[in-house]
Amino acid sequence: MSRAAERLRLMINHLDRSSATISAVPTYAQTFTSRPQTLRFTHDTDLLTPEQRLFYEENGFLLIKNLVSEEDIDKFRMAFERICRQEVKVPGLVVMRDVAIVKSEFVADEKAVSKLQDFQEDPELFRYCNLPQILNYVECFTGPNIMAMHTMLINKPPDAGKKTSRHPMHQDLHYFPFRPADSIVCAWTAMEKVDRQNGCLVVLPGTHTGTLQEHDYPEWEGGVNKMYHGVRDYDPKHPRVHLEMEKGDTVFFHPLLIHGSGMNKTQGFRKAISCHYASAECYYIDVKGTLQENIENEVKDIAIRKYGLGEITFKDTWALRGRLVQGERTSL
Ligand SMILES: CCCC(=O)SCCNC(=O)CCNC(=O)[C@H](O)C(C)(C)COP(=O)(O)OP(=O)(O)OC[C@H]1O[C@@H](n2cnc3c(N)ncnc32)[C@H](O)[C@@H]1OP(=O)(O)O
Ligand SMILES: Nc1ncnc2c1ncn2[C@@H]1O[C@H](COP(=O)(O)OP(=O)(O)OP(=O)(O)O)[C@@H](O)[C@H]1O
Ligand SMILES: O=C(O)CCC(=O)C(=O)O
Ligand SMILES: [Fe+2]
Ligand SMILES: [Mg+2]
Repeated sequence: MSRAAERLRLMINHLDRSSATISAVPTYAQTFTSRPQTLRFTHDTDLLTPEQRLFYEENGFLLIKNLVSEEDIDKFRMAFERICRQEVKVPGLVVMRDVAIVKSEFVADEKAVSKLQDFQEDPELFRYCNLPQILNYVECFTGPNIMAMHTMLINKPPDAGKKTSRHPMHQDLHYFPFRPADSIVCAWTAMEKVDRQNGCLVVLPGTHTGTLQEHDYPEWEGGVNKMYHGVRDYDPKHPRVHLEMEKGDTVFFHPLLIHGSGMNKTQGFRKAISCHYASAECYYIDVKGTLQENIENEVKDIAIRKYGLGEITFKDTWALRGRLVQGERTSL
C-alpha cells in the first residue's frame, strides 16, 4: 500500500469514528481496488493527498496553486490577442461579445470580446487542454481515458454599468447531454490575479452532491448574456465561497457544483482559460422532455446557423467538438 493510501485509510477510519458523514468503514478491497462508497467523486492515482480527496468529496472543488507557468499563460494571452486582432481564423471558434456592448456603441475589437468558446482547433490555446500537470489532476476525477469536451477563454469585461458582466449561478451539467456527471470535471485557470473586485468565481460548496436543477435566464434589469442561464431558485443565503486566485492557480470542479462570477468593478479585462473534461466512457443521453430541453433548443438554433446545416442533434454538436487528450476514445 502506498503511503498516501495508508494515510487515507487512517483518515477514513478516523472520520468514521468522529462524524456521521462517512459511515461505513470500507474494507481494504473496497477502498483500494475499486471506488468505495465513501469516495464517490475521486480516483486514487497517488497524486491527490488524502486531504485533497476528502476536500473534493465534501466540497465539489479543489484549488491547486501555481499549476500553470507564467510563460504558458503569457503565450495563451498572445494567442487570444491575435484572434481578437483577426490575424488568425480558427474553424469552429465562437467569439462572444458582452450583451451591454453589442447592444450599444461600437467598441474596438479586443475590448469587445467577452469570451472565446470552442478553441479546439487553435493549436496554441488547445495546448492548455493537453498540459500534463492539468491532465494528471483531471485523471483523478475522470479516470485514464480523457476527452476535452468544451473549451473557453473568458475575458470578463469591465462592467458597462448594467451588471451584465456577472455570470449567474449555474451548474455546468445543464449544458451537457452526457453522463455520468461524476466523470466530468472542469479545469479553470486564472490568467491573472482574480479577486472579488474583478469578478472571481463564487461557489456554493457541497452542492455537487445534489441533483441537476432547473435553469433559466435570471430576471436581471440590465439584461443577461445569451445562454447565461442561472439556477431557477437561487438561494442567496446558501453559504458561498469567493475563490480568489493568483495567475496560474487552477480550480477543478464538479459539473453539479453551483457557481457563478460577480461583476467586474475594475477597468481591466479579467482573464481565465478553462476546459471541461469527461471520461471517454461517458455516454450521450437524450434530454428531450427533461430540464435540459430549453438549452438544447437554444444550442441547436445557434449551431444550425453557425455550421449552416439544416438540422443537427444536440449530441452531434458535442461529438464534433470533443477531442481525445489521453488514452482511448471509446464512447463520447
Ligand atoms: C459549461 C458551459 C457554460 C456556458 O457555456 S455558459 C455561456 C455559454 N455561452 C455561449 O455559448 C455563447 C453563445 N454565444 C454565441 O453563440 C454568440 O456569441 C451569439 C450570441 C449567437 C452571437 O453571435 P453572432 O451571431 O456571431 O453575433 P452577432 O453580433 O451577429 O449578433 C447576433 C444577434 O445576437 C445578439 N447578441 C450578440 N451577442 C450577444 C450576447 N452576448 N448576449 C445576447 N445577445 C447577443 C446581437 O445583438 C444580435 O441581435 P440582433 O439581431 O441585433 O437582435
Ligand atoms: N438572482 C440570481 N440568480 C443567479 N445568480 C445570481 C443572482 N444574483 C446574483 N447571482 C450571482 O451570485 C454571484 C455573486 O454575485 P455578486 O457579484 O452580485 O455578489 P458579490 O460577488 O458577493 O458582490 P460583492 O463582491 O460586491 O459583495 C455571481 O455569480 C452572481 O452572478
Ligand atoms: O469565468 C467565469 O466567470 C465563469 C464562467 C463559467 O462558469 C462558465 O462559462 O460556465
Ligand atoms: Fe460554469
Ligand atoms: Mg462580486
